[in-house]
Amino acid sequence: MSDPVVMMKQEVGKAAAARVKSDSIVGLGTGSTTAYAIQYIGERLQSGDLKNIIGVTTSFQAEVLARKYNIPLSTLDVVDRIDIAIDGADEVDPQKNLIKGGGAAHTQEKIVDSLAEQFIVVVDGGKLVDKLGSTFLLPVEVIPKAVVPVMRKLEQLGGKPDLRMGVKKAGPVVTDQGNLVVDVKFDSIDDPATLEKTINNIPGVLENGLFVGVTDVVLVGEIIDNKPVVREI
Ligand SMILES: O=C(CO)[C@H](O)[C@H](O)COP(=O)(O)O
Repeated sequence: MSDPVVMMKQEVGKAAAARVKSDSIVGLGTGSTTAYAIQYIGERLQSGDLKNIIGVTTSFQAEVLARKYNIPLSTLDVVDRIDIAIDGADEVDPQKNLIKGGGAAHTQEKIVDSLAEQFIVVVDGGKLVDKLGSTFLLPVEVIPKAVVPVMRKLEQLGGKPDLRMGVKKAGPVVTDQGNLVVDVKFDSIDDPATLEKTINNIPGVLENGLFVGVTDVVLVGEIIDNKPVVREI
């Protein structure tokens, strides 16, 4: 029998892919849930249900997947708009503000997602929180030479910073831009909009994973009676 978590991610990915219309430019997010949306967009193209799509990717991972499923790609240098973007998240608050960056891709994700006319977030119910920072650390992408002073500044802001280390790789995680990621524990993020700007003002910080006021729709996958169900918030 299929893993219910996988089934739920497939359903929510499919529900997001179903919202993509022909003749549109689509932001393709990063992560295990969005991967299914990319797959289903590819399948809709293949079947002829969807026509004339151009994808703009948010990471190396998304680019590899889009090529695998034969989605034509372009870049922000060329396209003049993003009609719809689909992306995952690590936390979602009741105002639909997000923490992203679990895959260290939040910098490119924020560029593409915030340009989109419609930004759809795909998550499982466990990602919904009352307050951002409750369960997930806040990722901050930092230029390598600035890691130590940036970590000091993050401590002065009340955070507990930790350099993200690689898995099956000695040393730290290196982003698609060649930078490092500092994950920060904040006891409570009361004002995400201010914290987003304050952190981005630290010299050496490229971007942090707070996405404030960007999301239009959240599709939440849940398992009810052993079956995957998708609801919209
Ligand atoms: O922000 C991200 C990558 O930087 C991902 O969208 C986020 O980590 C969610 O991933 P998943 O769907 O695998 O839980």
